[in-house]
Amino acid sequence: MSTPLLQVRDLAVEFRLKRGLLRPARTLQAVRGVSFDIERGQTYGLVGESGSGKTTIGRAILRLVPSSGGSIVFDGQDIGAFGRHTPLAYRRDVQVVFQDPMSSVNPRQSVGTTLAQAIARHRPMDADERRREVRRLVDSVGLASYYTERYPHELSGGQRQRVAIARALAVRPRLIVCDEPVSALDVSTQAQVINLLVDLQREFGLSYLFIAHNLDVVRHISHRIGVLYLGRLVEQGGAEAVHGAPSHPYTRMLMASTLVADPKVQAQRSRERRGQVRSELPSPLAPPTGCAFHTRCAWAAENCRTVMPLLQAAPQAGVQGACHRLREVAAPRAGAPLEGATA
Ligand SMILES: Nc1ncnc2c1ncn2[C@@H]1O[C@H](COP(=O)(O)OP(=O)(O)OP(=O)(O)O)[C@@H](O)[C@H]1O
Repeated sequence: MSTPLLQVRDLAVEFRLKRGLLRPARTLQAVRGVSFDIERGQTYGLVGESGSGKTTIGRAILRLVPSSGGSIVFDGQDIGAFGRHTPLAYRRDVQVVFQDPMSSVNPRQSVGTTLAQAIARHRPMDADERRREVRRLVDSVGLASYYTERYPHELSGGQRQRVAIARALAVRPRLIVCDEPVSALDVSTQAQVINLLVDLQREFGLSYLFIAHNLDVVRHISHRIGVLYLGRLVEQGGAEAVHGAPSHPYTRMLMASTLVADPKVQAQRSRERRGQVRSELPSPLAPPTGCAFHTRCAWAAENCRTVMPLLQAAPQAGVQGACHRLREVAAPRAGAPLEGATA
């Protein structure tokens, strides 16, 4: 098997918060000890609540924030060795699609101009060839060729996201960081954009880091899934295994809090939710001791308050969980797989 396209090892990212009028300077550890691989032509899905560190990991890969520890190796090259200036080849190889497509397009430029500029920056070709390439791009994201004349305000949310994807594709990337690319879209448009990303992955052999807070959405596109809680991975494994029978109490909580159309599945998730501890997400500035999830965990025992659990093999094949009570959480009586999870 070939080496992964991207290897993240023990990644840490911290933000120094300046001192205010009434408070001292503080350090927020947004990401701590995170390790995962993205295989060539595959998708790694990253899920977690708001503030869990998903975007920060994406930004560290894009070199938009410096890491404070660990390493990120892209195609065998440690990107920490790049120094202050990111090489053009890396900026081309690793692209991003944001939740808000308007943030990556100029509202005063037509779709055609936006795409032509992206091509010109990284792939020298004559004007005729560039025009043909722009048409190929809009076609590959499922838009008719007349959309090259349109401006962003004339497009629907789904169409804008297709343009943002075409813009990322324009430079022939190898990895795309998809940061909540469908969260702002209605459910049917979400499915269309996800199907498009899957088709493009097959056609161009792309790898994705797919970031979202909804485990159901992530599962549709991912080969592997990592679940983040307060900057640490608490569960990771094959997408079907993690989604089908979550091993970590936090993953179960995330699943139970996601609404689904199927009333039977929804009833089961509601029952699961009733058995959970209702508590706010702790401040990332003062994460709880031991297992950071213990303040919200129905399974928490004494050692969970004091000893931080490391990722270890879960009963589910190929899954790792960072929990002292993995076996009990996975036991049928305490935590039968969430019904319909694999539907
Ligand atoms: N530039 C920054 N300066 C200070 N703190 C930051 C900065 N960027 C992120 N953070 C903090 O780091 C933590 C992780 O944020 P991040 O945006 O990565 O989370 P997230 O899981 O992507 O959440 P969301 O889904 O809301 O984007 C949060 O507590 C956030 O407030």
